[in-house]
Amino acid sequence: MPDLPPLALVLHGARGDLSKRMVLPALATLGARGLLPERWALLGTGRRSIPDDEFADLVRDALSEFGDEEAQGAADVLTERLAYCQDVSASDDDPGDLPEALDRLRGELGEDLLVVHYLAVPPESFAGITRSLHRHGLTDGVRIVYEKPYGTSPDSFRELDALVHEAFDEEQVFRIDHFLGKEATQNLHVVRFANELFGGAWNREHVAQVQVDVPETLDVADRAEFYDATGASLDMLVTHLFQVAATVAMEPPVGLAAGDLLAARDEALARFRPLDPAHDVVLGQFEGYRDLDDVADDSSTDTFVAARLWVDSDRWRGVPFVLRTGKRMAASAQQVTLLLRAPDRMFGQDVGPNQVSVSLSGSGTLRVTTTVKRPGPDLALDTGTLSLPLADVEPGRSLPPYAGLLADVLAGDRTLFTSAEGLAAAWEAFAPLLGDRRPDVQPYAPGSWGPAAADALVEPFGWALGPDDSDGSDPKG
Ligand SMILES: NC(=O)C1=CN([C@@H]2O[C@H](COP(=O)(O)OP(=O)(O)OC[C@H]3O[C@@H](n4cnc5c(N)ncnc54)[C@H](OP(=O)(O)O)[C@@H]3O)[C@@H](O)[C@H]2O)C=CC1
Ligand SMILES: O=C1O[C@H](COP(=O)(O)O)[C@@H](O)[C@H](O)[C@H]1O
Repeated sequence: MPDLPPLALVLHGARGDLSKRMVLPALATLGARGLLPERWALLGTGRRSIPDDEFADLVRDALSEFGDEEAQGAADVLTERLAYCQDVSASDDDPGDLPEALDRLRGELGEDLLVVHYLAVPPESFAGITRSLHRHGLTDGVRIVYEKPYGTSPDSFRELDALVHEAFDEEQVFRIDHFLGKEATQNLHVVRFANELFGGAWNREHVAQVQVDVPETLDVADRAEFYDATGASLDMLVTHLFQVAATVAMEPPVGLAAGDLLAARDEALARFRPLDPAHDVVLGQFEGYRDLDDVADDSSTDTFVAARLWVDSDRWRGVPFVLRTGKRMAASAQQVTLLLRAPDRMFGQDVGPNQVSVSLSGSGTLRVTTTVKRPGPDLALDTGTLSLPLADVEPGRSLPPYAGLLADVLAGDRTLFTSAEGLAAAWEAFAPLLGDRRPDVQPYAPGSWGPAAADALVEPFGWALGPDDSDGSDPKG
């Protein structure tokens, strides 16, 4: 990328799960594909200092455990120039060795050094690090990436955002939601706005129900402490599933400039009706969850959530958006399905599902399922599916979401990030699920599809995903 200035990527929480699984492999992928600036350095931070060579070993280990072949091949690109610094928020008066390290890099790499702070730390550390960067004069001209969840309630979201805006201009802030960076999520609007076959049907006249379904076979044992304090509805619903639902629900953007898509998505979020926990939400917890280390014996944390969401716009009035996700479920898949209106019966026979679906897993797949005539002499009805794996489109190789979003941070493109306005609207729609209106958590068997009560939310159609629809990959396994 010839136009990029030299870069210092400061990875706060560099020894954590997210850094090792996602951020370091994503950086390596960018390195392998020549998408990092020619001159750059990686600075890790944490509350306990470690020597630079131990950090280099950690980076190599993370790539061999979590990186693909391409990322593993780029280990030297990451370890060539790295250092480990103390957590900048460890003391009120002393920022530690980070400012010095940055000054040194300015001397070595160029005065036009772009500093990107990536906060791969628990949400409760966001405020402290933000405050410290501000207090120690480390905010000018930098970019800062916040992981999700950005706030854990409407109030904590507002407090965090006020603090962030004291320290940074909005243009410096990149709130990541990696589902927005998935190749197939981006195709939701490309396909829709480019092709009237889809675009023309994208409304309540033709769509009877929308499902955003992300079951996971994944366990939470290796991050139980974090998970028990968070739960499925904070970890996935108010974040990824809301953003994907807004991507489906949005109106055509006024233009195709960077900010236009973001504005259209935010407007859709603003149309989300606050959830009705009594009628529209089912929470679940898999049996055996409370036996995990670091999980309270009487934990009421939800490991499953299904919610029927209503979007109060002319386009979607009366069309339920049903969102579901959970851990230890029967299958792993990430699917958006538009269930199309169709007659119940034709020629005296039942009409099967007619739907457009997009699998968000991996490189993504677009599918159209339609009623067809079964080949043969009789006028018998059947169902057929056209399937387009997006990896079949040249050049076939996409960027994994974290790599794509990091490339956007370096380029200063905020299209696929969330905004304060959008998140405020998401929190407003989610708020009824907090506090005393929260429904009881129902047990479900590991390896099942969650509590049976969730099936009522998709009546009369049933779930589009079934036992045969697992994408076959445990996304993190
Ligand atoms: N893990 C995942 O799959 C995903 C995680 N996320 C988000 O990423 C963030 C991190 O999660 P995860 O990696 O799982 O959590 P971990 O607990 O595994 O890692 C967090 C790291 O942050 C370090 N840390 C804590 N406080 C500070 C601080 N003040 N300054 C610098 N480092 C600090 C800790 O290590 P040390 O002891 O070295 O300080 C630890 O290494 C969370 O916000 C989470 O919601 C988002 C999507 C997926
Ligand atoms: O952010 C999160 O996302 C993952 C699912 O992401 P993907 O990489 O498989 O698309 C989820 O497992 C995790 O709980 C959540 O924190």
